[in-house]
Amino acid sequence: MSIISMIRKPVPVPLREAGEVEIDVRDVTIAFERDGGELVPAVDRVSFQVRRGEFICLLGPSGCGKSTLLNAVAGFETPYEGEVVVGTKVVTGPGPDRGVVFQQPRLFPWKSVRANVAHGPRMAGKSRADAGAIADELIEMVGLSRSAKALPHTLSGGMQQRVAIARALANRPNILLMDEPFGALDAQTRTVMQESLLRLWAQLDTTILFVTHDIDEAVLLADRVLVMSAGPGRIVRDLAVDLPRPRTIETTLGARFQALRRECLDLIRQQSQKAFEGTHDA
Ligand SMILES: Nc1ncnc2c1ncn2[C@@H]1O[C@H](COP(=O)(O)OP(=O)(O)OP(=O)(O)O)[C@@H](O)[C@H]1O
Repeated sequence: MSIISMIRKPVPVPLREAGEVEIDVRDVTIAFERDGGELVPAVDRVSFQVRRGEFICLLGPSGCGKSTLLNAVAGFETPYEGEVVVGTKVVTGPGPDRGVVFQQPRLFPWKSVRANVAHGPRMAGKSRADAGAIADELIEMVGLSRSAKALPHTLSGGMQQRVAIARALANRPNILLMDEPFGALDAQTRTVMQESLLRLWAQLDTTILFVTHDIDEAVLLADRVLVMSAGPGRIVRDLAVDLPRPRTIETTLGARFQALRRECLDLIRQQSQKAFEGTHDA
């Protein structure tokens, strides 16, 4: 049986009341063509919902399809089967309601911090003054007011990534999609960035979908951790993180954090073992 005929039709999900569920991933399969033309699923019949204001982490081993799934919500990838609904609309492409932050900051190197952040609002038709005011507010929120006039290459990696977050927030998106945004940073900077993202999120009340393969990061940040299987990715556990907020790095020392971390670790281990057995010669 071919992979294509194995992929089921999506199960219809009734439309929910507007304002409740912000992201609705409905039985999504995403497949890529391999050499020889065979379609191979990277993500297999994944369904989950994210409520407005939630912080959700997608956690899974390398290659399980986390970025592919995030890209489908961003509108960069089209599901082979199923659909992604944001608000009340089926996603057919990128939109200003979803800001995206990647592992690399991808700033305009010739523009100042302020101009980088103001770029989105300018493109959306805001006056220079209004776009500048939006940029100033966000730059202050990410703690970079003193570097507003600097060019990106003069900033550290962590500072550049804070600019990228401010830029992604500049069009006032309801949703922030973050693909391993702190993956390229050193451990200390990463901790500072995690705490500062939590503070920013509490201020803005934005819905966040955050991809990581770092268990501690997922448990520290998320309201729910969606643990994915090794490729093709499926969700094997929707784990509620019942740790009180505000959370800081101190949170990671507590017994409840360690128990949740352990649960994720066991799941990831099982998945990695299955993946290894699936590719290992007998
Ligand atoms: N554009 C593409 N063309 C072909 N295959 C792709 C494409 N994008 C992703 N894939 C494949 O889909 C699978 C999932 O990739 P994806 O990048 O989503 O995984 P991931 O979980 O985000 O991995 P990592 O943590 O290493 O970034 C991989 O096997 C990858 O090779």
